[in-house]
Amino acid sequence: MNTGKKTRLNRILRQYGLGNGTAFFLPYDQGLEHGPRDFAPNPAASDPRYVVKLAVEGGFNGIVVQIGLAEKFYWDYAGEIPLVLKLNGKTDIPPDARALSPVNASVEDAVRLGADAVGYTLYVGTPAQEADFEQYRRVRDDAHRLGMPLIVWAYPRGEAIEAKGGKDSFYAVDYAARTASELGADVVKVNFPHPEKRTDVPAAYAEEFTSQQAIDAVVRSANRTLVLVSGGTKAGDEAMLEKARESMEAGATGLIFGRNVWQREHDESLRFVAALREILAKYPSA
Ligand SMILES: O=C[C@H](O)COP(=O)(O)O
Repeated sequence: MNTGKKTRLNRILRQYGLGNGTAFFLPYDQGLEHGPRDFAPNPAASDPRYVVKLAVEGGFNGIVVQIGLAEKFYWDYAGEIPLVLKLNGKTDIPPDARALSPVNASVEDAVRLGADAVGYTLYVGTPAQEADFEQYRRVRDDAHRLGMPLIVWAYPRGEAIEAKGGKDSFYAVDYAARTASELGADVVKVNFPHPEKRTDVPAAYAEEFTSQQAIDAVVRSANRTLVLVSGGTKAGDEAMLEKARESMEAGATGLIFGRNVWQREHDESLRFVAALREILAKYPSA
């Protein structure tokens, strides 16, 4: 890792959030990825100003947005919370079985906007994988040249994945974590693995594993690439807190929870964030 990357990552992990080496990011690109339907549970969250302010109030390590929102809404809070500029993205029309997420912004844009990291969605296992790897390589080279940490959203997708346990099976998540590591990600964002989803998976994943064993293995597969565990669709608090605990116990660097945070009314969001911060506080890293 070069000096620019190390400096920016240290800023994110040591000067924001709990400042103890853990990370808690607020992703806010669902308006592109899923559409405005995601704002129905809490219409206030359709306003980017509301969500950026929430990220600052919640003491997050960073907010993740696409370039349009970064240009128009990060300004008011510039320097108060790190910006992660998402460089690619797609709508869910049509659904993503053959997905390639096109790049719509550059690492130079991220530098210009004062970002501390960039994000790239890599769909592992789709028919478009080859083109995706090529597109990703250009982003990775730029990120390296400009000293910008690269966070890879390592998302298993497509029919071949669906035929083997699905996108959040232990097999698929573990493979995606390893792929991001092999392809030079500094940080990888993974779904929490579900070992019970094991239809037609390779023998190594066909036994009964606990969720703790599965996330332990995923973090090992990422090796020196830092791991962030994603939130996913809104679920009950206890289930989410348990997912957070198991992830941190496994050695993950942190969490990246979006809908589970901002699809609630303001004070409820902050209450939930406080409960997650209590967990992160127990896992300082050197
Ligand atoms: O890019 C998509 C978001 O990272 C998803 O976050 P979420 O599943 O916690 O809403």
